[in-house]
Amino acid sequence: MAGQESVEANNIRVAIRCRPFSARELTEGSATPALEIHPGATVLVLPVQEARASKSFTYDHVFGFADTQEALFQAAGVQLLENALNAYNGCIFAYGQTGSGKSHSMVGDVHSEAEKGLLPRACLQLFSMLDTARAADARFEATVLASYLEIYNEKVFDLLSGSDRGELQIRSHPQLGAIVGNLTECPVECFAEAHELLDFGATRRAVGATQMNAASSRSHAVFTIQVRMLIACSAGGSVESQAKIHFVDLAGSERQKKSGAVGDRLKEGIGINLSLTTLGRVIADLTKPGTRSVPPFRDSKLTLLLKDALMGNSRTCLLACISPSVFNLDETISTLEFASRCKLVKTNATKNEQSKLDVIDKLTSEKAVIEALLHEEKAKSENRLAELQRQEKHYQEAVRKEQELRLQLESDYKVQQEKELEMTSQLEALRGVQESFTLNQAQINAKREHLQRQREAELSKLGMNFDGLDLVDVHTAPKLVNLHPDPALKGCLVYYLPVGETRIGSDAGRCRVTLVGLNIDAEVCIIDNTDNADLSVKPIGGGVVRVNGCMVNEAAGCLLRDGDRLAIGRAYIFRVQVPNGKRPSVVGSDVLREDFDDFEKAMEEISACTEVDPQWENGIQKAMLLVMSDFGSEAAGKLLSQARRASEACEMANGVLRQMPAEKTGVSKFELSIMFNANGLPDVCVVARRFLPTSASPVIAETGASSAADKAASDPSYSPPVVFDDREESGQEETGTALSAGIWEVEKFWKERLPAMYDAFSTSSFALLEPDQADPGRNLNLRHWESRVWSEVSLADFRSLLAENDQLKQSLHTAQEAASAAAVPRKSSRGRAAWEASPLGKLSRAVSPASLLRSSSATRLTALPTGRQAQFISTPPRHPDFAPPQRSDGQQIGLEPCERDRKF
Ligand SMILES: Nc1ncnc2c1ncn2[C@@H]1O[C@H](COP(=O)(O)OP(=O)(O)OP(=O)(O)O)[C@@H](O)[C@H]1O
Repeated sequence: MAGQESVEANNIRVAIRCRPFSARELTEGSATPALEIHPGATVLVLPVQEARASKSFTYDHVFGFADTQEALFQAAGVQLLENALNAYNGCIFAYGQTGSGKSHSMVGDVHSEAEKGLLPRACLQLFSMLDTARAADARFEATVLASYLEIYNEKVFDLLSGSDRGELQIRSHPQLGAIVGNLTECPVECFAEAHELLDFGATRRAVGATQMNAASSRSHAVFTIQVRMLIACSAGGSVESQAKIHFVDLAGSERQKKSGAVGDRLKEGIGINLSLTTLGRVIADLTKPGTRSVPPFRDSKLTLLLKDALMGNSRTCLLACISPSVFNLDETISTLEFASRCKLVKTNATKNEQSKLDVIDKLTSEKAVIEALLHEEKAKSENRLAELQRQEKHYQEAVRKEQELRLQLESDYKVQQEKELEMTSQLEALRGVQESFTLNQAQINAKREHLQRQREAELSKLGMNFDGLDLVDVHTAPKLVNLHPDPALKGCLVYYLPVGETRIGSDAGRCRVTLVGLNIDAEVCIIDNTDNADLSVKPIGGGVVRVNGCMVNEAAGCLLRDGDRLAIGRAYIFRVQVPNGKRPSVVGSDVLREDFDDFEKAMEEISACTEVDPQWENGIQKAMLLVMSDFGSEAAGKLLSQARRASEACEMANGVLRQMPAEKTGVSKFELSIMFNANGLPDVCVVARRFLPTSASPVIAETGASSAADKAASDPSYSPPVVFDDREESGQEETGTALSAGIWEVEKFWKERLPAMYDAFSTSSFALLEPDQADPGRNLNLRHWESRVWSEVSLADFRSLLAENDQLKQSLHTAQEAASAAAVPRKSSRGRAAWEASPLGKLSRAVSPASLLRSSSATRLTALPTGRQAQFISTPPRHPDFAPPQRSDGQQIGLEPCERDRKF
């Protein structure tokens, strides 16, 4: 074992690891190397971008593409273990942007001999070192305890507790360092037990991240191993010592702008970055020469927890992970600079050789002091209270003065109470630590068994257990294994399927497998297992279930084969494993199975199989006919694919709505809708509907008929929002008037609205979903459409409005003839003026759907029996050289009368 190290060795040791190019970087052409690794542990940043000179950084170790996990462990891990056996605390933390290889280096693939990361290797080696020490001296005793926590949005959670995740508090102790109150410390005796804890913690992280719809492990994870030893001395007596090693996998350090986070993801980013920025500030303070002030450890949970590792009793190593790609160069340079600063930081490790009894004595006397203080404070509180009562009586006449005094005393009393609370919780934390030290071997064993039972119960609650399985059959039993966008969370959820029926849903009472998340109702589906060889799935109660992307029909069900992808609700995608399955997969696309280990590809498979919701099929077919005849089959195909995307988006958004209180979201449902612009071109949009109670359904009352009429009189292009009674035609269950609470272009809905809804769902912050009544159409990308007037109106109504207006019909024909005689020049503002003065220009304004409706009387509108909701948004033209789209026959498009004659 290594002896005392020199002071120099107490500088934070820094290792850099550069991961290989990813498959994506190689295929997308961003695989230009931005770095070179040189002997002498130097990284040279190449001048690959203009205005960037080459730059060289030197560290304790630098690992390149070819360096193995074992090489990393030998250089960075072994010394930590040797230090621990010499009673020195240690810490290794992995820093770097998302996807740079932190989790790969820290944990890696625990099941693979070659790809095991630092942490599993350290556990294996530690137990082997302890066995060697025991073999050399029969009197040598050692106990190993493990804990696993995560810091998410500045909150600390226990990853090993068998019960629900509550937030934990960190307290700072002058001798013992940071203490996390109520953190589960599991005694471990061999690598297999440590492995089980790692798996359990990863499962807790994966369940949490999936329920919160997080796309990556955006929390900081800290796995701590504590070794307590009793070493017999040759001169008689024995020495007791203890040491802790923290393995810290930090969340990605990338900057906000690049990650493009919005909404709650942004908040989450800030939470992560508060910890990381504070870490940066602490490191900067520690390396500033002559700084006297205390670095801001208390400003974040991470730095408070790692205080000892950064300046106190610990030998610390930083593993900075970087990407070789030019695309990530900015982040890479910022990681390299951070690592250089860390190299200058010094820690002061001291041997933790103290007998258990000493620690217990010390803690007991500390407790006594705090108890005495608590007593004193309590007495003070009582005195203050008595004083308060006495003063109250005494100063009854001088009310004002008495009030002032009372306020003062009350605030003192409050401060006393806070102190009392603080001390009580400190006492609690110390009691926990003391208890942990007083346990004998039998109690430790009992505690281990108790904690294991708790973990098993938790897994059982989620359905990840062997109940109903003959344990001999575990290897042959079919199972579901989760896919996840974050490789660290993929494969962490394993649900065994015993012979017979397995019910899946969110109701733990009724279902064997409990899933919580989007579109997961109380019961979603049943999987039937016959003899561990034939598997089938059947949705129940309208549950959303897809196999290889295809929606499964409730009546028919679907056979499941080994390798199939089973999507349940919108939250979970599993790979089906049937070790005894006989038949190859035939459902869905014929892409090789291996390709679909990737979550994103499975999502693409779902998108490819998504069909238009049958309730919209008819309308879309009509619109396609219209587009096909005017603009050709390519445009019609585009409309269909948009309809599919919109249909899928509506299904997802309605899934969120079903699981949120309706009165809070302000939206009753999302629907697919066909919209027409001023040129008569149909397009697909997503519309948020809000159903008002019948009593509150005054038509046009929203905008005020008289003011709208006044405005229309003074401005011919003004089109007031009009609301029709939607009940008769919609045939929907909802009653009352339907309002448009928002209209989105399909892509905008996917990119902005859905993510915002998911964030709102995961954090229950409903304000994000508040509809925008003032301007429901603000999400239509008018610049893209170059459109002056949008109308949302059913095709049939639109045609019947045109047909009913004979006078207009006549002028339309006349104007169209005039327009086809003269090419319509609308490329410049002058051209535009000429266009507007032309008969068709005038007519286009006259026959825009808004004008059509305005030309009818208000009473006519209110009485419209088939009037679907219509919403008009009038916007001034943005570009003077407004050019309408070209038809496939080369002619320019106006609103043509052919609509009225076309047969759909
Ligand atoms: N040295 C390496 N050799 C081979 N593959 C690697 C290496 N480092 C990383 N990878 C691969 O790169 C991908 C991203 O790595 P990893 O998940 O470890 O990144 P991360 O920094 O932990 O990201 P996050 O912050 O999102 O957790 C993984 O698929 C991983 O297997």
